[in-house]
Amino acid sequence: MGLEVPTVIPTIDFSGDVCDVRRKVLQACEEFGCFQAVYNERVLHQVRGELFDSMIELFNLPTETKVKNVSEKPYFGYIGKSDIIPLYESLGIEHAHLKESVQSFTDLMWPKGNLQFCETVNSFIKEVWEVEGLIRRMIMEGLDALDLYESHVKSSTAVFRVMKYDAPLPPQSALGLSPHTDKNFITLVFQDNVSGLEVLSKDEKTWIPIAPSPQSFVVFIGQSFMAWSNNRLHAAQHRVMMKGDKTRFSCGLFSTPRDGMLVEVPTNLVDEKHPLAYKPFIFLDYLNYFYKDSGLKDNALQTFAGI
Ligand SMILES: O=C(O)CCC(=O)C(=O)O
Ligand SMILES: [Fe+2]
Repeated sequence: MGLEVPTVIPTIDFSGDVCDVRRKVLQACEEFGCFQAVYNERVLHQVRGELFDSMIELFNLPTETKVKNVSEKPYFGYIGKSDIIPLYESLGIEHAHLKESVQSFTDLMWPKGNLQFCETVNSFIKEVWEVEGLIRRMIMEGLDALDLYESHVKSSTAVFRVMKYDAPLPPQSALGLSPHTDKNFITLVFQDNVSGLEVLSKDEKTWIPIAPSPQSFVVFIGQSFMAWSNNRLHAAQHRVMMKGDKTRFSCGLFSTPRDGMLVEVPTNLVDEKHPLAYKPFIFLDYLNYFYKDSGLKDNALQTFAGI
């Protein structure tokens, strides 16, 4: 009998018993580095629909407006139709949990104002940032590090990205987003109604598709959380492959270490079975290393901070 090959990622219903949910969340983050969360909450459900509607208006703005979304950090501002991933376009809001950040972004895109966009994005992020906190808390509690939760949250910020993928025109490649591992702590990805997201199994043999569903979103562990957990959590590679002829929209909230913050393994996560795997590192230094010096290598975290 061969080893069982996973063909789906775990689906966790958040309306279940809290201890049971916590156990499943931790297990999924250790074994897959990701899971599909069923979170059937009315407000989130409604505002999610409004958000996807307003994204169309945003992407319809002229390119010369969208390129004003700049950041000194790599991969934080506007990215449009590059040679490597020509189907992909995206914009980002830093410190997105602060209303003034969403307001500045809105003012930049619509100098005459767009109250509805601003309010929709703010309500969506408020809901999602709360859920991120809930999930982070569960994971930290599961790792017996709940006492560090408050300081962990204080040392992080929220980055929000909206993404659009054009359908490929044959013979154009179907690659929407190249395989990558997120660099931050935790990512919550919301897919509208077109599939394409795939995650690589831990044995790196199978790309597992993650179907969109209006009641659920996808949670990924990023490399900063994997490093912080001393490799107890897995950070999975994922990519977007476009099928069919429909444009795909998605968005993600990325909890990310604040500027200047050290990612450091807590002492109680180091023991004989788990010897210290990473030196403390500053997130932004790693980001710059990855995008500028490493040649975007998969093992960049290991060469940058690995022991
Ligand atoms: O569009 C998606 O579904 C995934 C996006 C993603 O993986 C990312 O932005 O890091
Ligand atoms: Fe990602």
